[in-house]
Amino acid sequence: MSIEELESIAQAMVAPGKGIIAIDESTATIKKRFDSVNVPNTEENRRAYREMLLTAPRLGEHISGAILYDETIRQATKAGVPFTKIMLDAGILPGIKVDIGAKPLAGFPGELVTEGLDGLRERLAEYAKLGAKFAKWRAVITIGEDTPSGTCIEANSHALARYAALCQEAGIVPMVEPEVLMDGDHDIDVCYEVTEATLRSLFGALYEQNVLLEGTILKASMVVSGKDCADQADVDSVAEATVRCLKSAVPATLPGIVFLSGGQTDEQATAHLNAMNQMGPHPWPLSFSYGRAMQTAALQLWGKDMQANFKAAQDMVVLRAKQNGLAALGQWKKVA
Ligand SMILES: O=P(O)(O)OC[C@H]1O[C@](O)(COP(=O)(O)O)[C@@H](O)[C@@H]1O
Repeated sequence: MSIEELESIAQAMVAPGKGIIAIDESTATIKKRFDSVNVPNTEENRRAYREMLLTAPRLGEHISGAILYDETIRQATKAGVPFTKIMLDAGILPGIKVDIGAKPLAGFPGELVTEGLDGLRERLAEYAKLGAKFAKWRAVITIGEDTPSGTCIEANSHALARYAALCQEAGIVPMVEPEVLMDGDHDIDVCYEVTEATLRSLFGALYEQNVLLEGTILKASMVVSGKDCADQADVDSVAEATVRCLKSAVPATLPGIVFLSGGQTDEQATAHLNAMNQMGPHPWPLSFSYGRAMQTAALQLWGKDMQANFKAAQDMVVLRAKQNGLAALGQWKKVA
């Protein structure tokens, strides 16, 4: 695949008014989501749930791509149509999560490093054959009394950069995700400092590993107050701090930035994205790659009655796509 092809995939991922739906929950994470609505975590339920999401009518109007899990990219609808075909027909690019999870970083209690580099070249070649156009790798940075350490940030950046280089070699656009967790009672200024240091380290590592920024997408966490902080920053403060942080650390050559929702409510995730885009124009399109903030409302409906609420759940995910698509243009309006 040529450099131009990588660039055009990256640009399509952040086309105006479009974003990504993250449905790449690992089996352990989807169990937590299913538990919340009392759905047994069986392979058939995972398949049926993701069929409901991916076949939602006109989902492609506001969704440019969907991130799948290894199990999901191999699955098909009940009628036997591969999910990747359903997606391509709907104009939705197939993406794949390729990390194998965040594991304890030896020697650094409470900190994590993401694994999955061993054998990644071979796995990427297989995913490319299965139709994946982009991939995702999530690093986790934890804010605590003495964390994050420089070692943790650097180890994660190095892994993200090596993953990104392997993706481009395989003709797959890397989505690099260094998530600074919202957990903790720290204030927004601490989140800003940690996020800025993390992003600067990441872009340094991408440069060292010869990663083509024009064919890379950043999946970022927003600069927010810790979940347990008494002083919760408002929507405009979050938007202003996030944009300032990104401008100080992310090269303008990057084709786009998408956000994770990280435990924000649906409305917060949409309002924050909208406020940032109202402050534009920015050097890059700012859009979404939400998991929970795209799915929670639909999952609740589907979990209550998979058959009777099938259509209502699909309408709900399409509505969330539309709202976030408007927020990606700075045109969302809060319903009073
Ligand atoms: O821990 P896992 O199973 O890899 O999942 C992490 C999840 O976090 C995300 O990166 C972001 O999801 P949220 O928007 O819900 O925070 C998803 O893409 C992914 O499903």
